[in-house]
Amino acid sequence: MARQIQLLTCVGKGRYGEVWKGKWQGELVAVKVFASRDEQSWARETEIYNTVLLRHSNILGYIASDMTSRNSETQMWLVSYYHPNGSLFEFLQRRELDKNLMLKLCLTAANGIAHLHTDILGTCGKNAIAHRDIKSKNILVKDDLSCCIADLGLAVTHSPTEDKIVIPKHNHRVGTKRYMPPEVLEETLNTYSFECFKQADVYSFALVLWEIARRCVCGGIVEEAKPPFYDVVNYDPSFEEMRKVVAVDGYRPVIPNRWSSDPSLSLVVKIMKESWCEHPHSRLTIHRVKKTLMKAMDQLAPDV
Ligand SMILES: Cc1cccc(C2=C(c3ccc4ncccc4n3)CNN2)n1
Repeated sequence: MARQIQLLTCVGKGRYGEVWKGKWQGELVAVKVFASRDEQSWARETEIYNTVLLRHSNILGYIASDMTSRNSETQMWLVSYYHPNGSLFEFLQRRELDKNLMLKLCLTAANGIAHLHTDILGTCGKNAIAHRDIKSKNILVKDDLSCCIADLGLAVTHSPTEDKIVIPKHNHRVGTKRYMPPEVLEETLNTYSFECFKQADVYSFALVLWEIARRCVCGGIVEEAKPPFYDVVNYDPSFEEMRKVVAVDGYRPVIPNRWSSDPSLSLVVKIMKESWCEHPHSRLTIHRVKKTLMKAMDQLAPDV
């Protein structure tokens, strides 16, 4: 498999390794090349993608996994569809949004997370999956400007029948500090309750909603693309810095006044506030987030 792929250009670097634009049998593909120290993430993501029924329009389309030894080095690859728009993070840097596109990005990303969170019973069902690293860099924008969720290397699965939670072992990778909820920063998250992992995903997703809303032009005003907490922590914040801001001070991203005077944006604001609240059990479920976004889309007067 790997031998048939021609790597063209590197399109992204993460802690896990690199993402390359590649060509396979005349098709453009994305290839994630893992550093050998990250075999756990490679194995975990392979295991998750091999879960039946994980194929969904708002989950990154997986093609194959490959492990080859190349000049005595073990090379681990994951191959997926290639999305020229790149990540939501990059997309928001270069694009302003109208309300329709703003809601579409929010809703399709929520739909992908809802699919992960849902357990489908039955022989070829799927266990519920919590992502644990939701952020705008791990969401891709497809050609039709809908979102799909990527980076499942940290995911936690829950089997409802055995009520067993599978947490990747020795996986030193933890989520991205900037998007960590207070309970993770305080280390009070109850790892025996799968619900807690889903609630943590909803907190992180609320920050992504804030990033998207900033780029929505309304009343001729738009904010520039910024990561959450850009105003209070520096580029690569430490765990301690984030704990002080998020858990101790209870600080949350600023909501510009203009958002509250627009029907669509004020609905998204309501979702954010009820999703990034300090107490995990008070947060909305991703299913409720989805329903509210669908309502906002219906209420949006069709562009005449
Ligand atoms: C499972 C897998 C395979 C290949 C890439 C990825 C991945 C990403 C990815 C996927 C497709 C892309 N297409 C274009 C540009 C960047 C991309 N990044 C981002 N995080 N993980 N995941």
